Amino acid sequence: MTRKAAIIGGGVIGGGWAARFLLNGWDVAIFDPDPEAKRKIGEVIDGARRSLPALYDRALPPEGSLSFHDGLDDAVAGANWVQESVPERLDLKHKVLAKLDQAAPVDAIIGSSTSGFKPSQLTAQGARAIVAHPFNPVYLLPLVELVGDRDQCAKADSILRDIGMRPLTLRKEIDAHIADRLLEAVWRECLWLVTDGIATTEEIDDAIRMGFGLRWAQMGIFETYRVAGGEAGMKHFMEQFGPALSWPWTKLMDVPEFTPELVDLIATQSDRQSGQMSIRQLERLRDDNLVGILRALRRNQAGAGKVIADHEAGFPPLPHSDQLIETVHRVVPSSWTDYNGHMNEAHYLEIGTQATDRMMEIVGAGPDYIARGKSYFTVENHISYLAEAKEGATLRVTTQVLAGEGKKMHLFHRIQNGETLVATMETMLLHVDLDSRRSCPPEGEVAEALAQLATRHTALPRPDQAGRHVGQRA
Ligand SMILES: NC(=O)C1=CN([C@@H]2O[C@H](COP(=O)(O)OP(=O)(O)OC[C@H]3O[C@@H](n4cnc5c(N)ncnc54)[C@H](O)[C@@H]3O)[C@@H](O)[C@H]2O)C=CC1
Ligand SMILES: C[N+](C)(C)CC(=O)CC(=O)[O-]
Repeated sequence: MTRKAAIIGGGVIGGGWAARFLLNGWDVAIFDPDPEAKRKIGEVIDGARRSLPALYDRALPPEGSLSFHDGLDDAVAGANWVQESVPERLDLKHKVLAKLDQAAPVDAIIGSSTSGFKPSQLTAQGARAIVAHPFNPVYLLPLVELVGDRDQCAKADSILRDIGMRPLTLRKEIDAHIADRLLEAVWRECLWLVTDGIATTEEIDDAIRMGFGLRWAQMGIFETYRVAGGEAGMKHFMEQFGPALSWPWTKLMDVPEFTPELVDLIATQSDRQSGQMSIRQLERLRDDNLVGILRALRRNQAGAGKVIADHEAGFPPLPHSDQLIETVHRVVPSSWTDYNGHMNEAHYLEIGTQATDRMMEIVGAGPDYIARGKSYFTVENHISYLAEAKEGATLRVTTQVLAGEGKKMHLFHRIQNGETLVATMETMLLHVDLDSRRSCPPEGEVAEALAQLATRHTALPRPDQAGRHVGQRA
């Protein structure tokens, strides 16, 4: 089914929304009067293309189509989702939302990216809209705060989960929703620390990134403080640090005056800190680091990492084709490439291992079977590197069972980029009892499923590379 998102205002946030929808298979139509919009959005989408697929072990759906429009009416025609991301001015939001209300299909969700306005303010002149407040970069960070009409928010929740996001619906509307209230409090305190000459912008950033910032990504604040209470837990933590809340640790109630001197001071310090890098270079660095953090969180099914794992679990099953089984379909992330500008040899093993894991699931030796105490161990791998694979290439692995009798599972993985065979990996596995750590025959159902596949696959031509040793010519 084709789904279309209309993005009204394609700056930092609108560009991020466009990338999030597009890379999840939606058609995206953009209206932004800025003559530079196409170039700027193109750069944001390029950044998303090199980072978002790296979060997944499976390929995202094929990209939708991207179009730019001279008028708002044209952009929203036939849209299922309309996202307003114009500058944060209430008069402008009212003007744009009134037009959207008229032009958008009646069943389209109209979301506003507003960081601070409440839905009652946005809809005060009669236009329909909910708040759908995302976080920068929208294509990588899952959180979206939803505020407004319950039914619309529920519908929005389901759509946003489908594009890999984590909607958080607010119980009540409030200025600046939840997250920006927290950010504002920290931001205000940071400005005081600079104004009062206590710390520079860089020292404050170090105070965050070398310490509590690392904890917040995985545990938030309450869980972090629970752990900080030691064995006595949260209650002890509250008793110990509660009194400090009324000591003069913060100046949160006051805002430092934004004098030209303060603005200059902060801008100069910030230039000294990061001015040697362009914004695009900083974005690239930020995205690479976010991918690394999110991948680590995903391994432990923690926080935003679980959102990604859950999203991927909903992808449609891989098709069986060529009589062989498609075991992997994924994009080469930039983090897999090396100093030679192509996929590093170690990741051929990684992709082959993913194919083996998938084959174990297919024969019934997946996570449940392993939890019962049986599994397969790899005893030998042979990889033949046949062609280069570059960042962004979509690789497809098909697996042939060469033998599957007794304790042995003998597999042959073909790793292809389109029609090009980029590598093969031959793998021998032995079935083991995880208690005794000794090999043993698989349980009946696994043995049978494997034997059936082996019978089907040994009727197919045996791969040329099977049984190769190092140094043998192709
Ligand atoms: N920048 C951030 O970190 C975040 C911003 N937001 C919210 O997103 C919204 C947009 O902010 P940014 O993307 O940062 O601003 P921006 O200044 O980067 O982009 C705004 C875009 O809107 C376009 N525009 C202006 N008038 C328009 C109109 N009448 N119709 C269509 N397009 C129009 C401009 O040409 C510009 O490209 C604001 O409501 C902001 O509060 C939300 C989350 C984070
Ligand atoms: C600064 N800001 C208020 C626009 C920030 C946000 O709204 C969310 C974010 O991405 O930090």
